[in-house]
Amino acid sequence: MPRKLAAGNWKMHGDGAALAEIDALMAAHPSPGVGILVCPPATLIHRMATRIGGGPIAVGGQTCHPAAQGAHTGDISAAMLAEAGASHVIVGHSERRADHGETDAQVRAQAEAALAAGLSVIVCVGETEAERDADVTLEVVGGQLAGSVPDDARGATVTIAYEPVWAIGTGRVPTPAQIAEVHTAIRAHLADRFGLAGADMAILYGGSVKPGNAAEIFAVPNVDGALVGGASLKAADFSAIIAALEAA
Ligand SMILES: O=C[C@H](O)COP(=O)(O)O
Repeated sequence: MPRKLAAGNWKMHGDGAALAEIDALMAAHPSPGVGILVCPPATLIHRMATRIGGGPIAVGGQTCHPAAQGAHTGDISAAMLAEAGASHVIVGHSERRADHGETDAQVRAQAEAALAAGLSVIVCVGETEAERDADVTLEVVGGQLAGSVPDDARGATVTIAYEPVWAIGTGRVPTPAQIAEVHTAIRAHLADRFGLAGADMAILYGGSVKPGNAAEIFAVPNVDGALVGGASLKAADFSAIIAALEAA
């Protein structure tokens, strides 16, 4: 998959009828110039992957358990996601960190399990509004990277998503300068820790990305794509964001 990536996170949205959006997306992008990933609820992964077949869209999970199997009611392992047809999984999304108390150490264990199962991983980091107001954004994001990203991370299989919590689903977006500051710091952290592999890792921006602001966001240095929530639910909106990334 190309380094530039348009990833859609459907969160807890979507039923069988929503798979029609995937048909529309495939029709609009038969040979995309960037990677396209859709992460539906776990209930739709197998159906979506089957529908796409060998098509141009990858399918991913939204989280996974660190263990391969066991007495963990309600959880799903990375190998199960892979068997269902997923090639990717998101870990450490702020909604998982907030709703389920997931720590950096747990996120790292999830990422390690995913890599062991042959999945590519998107590790999410980002500060809360209170942390930005306290001017500790770079320290928070640096700590999350240090704690959440596995030591054997490689550019081909690990992607970072910077998602300021205060920008998710709010319509509020950081300025290009604010995005550039954090993405540049993330790139420096990755290059320092992983050398050439760190320089190769894609860094996505996430938080209220829409067709109307995508081009401006993709013009920011070290922004290699987007992790899109609400605007990934409708093929027309997600398609416009994909087109903006292709043009960037
Ligand atoms: O994973 C996606 C992000 O949380 C962004 O969501 P949003 O585009 O609805 O703000």
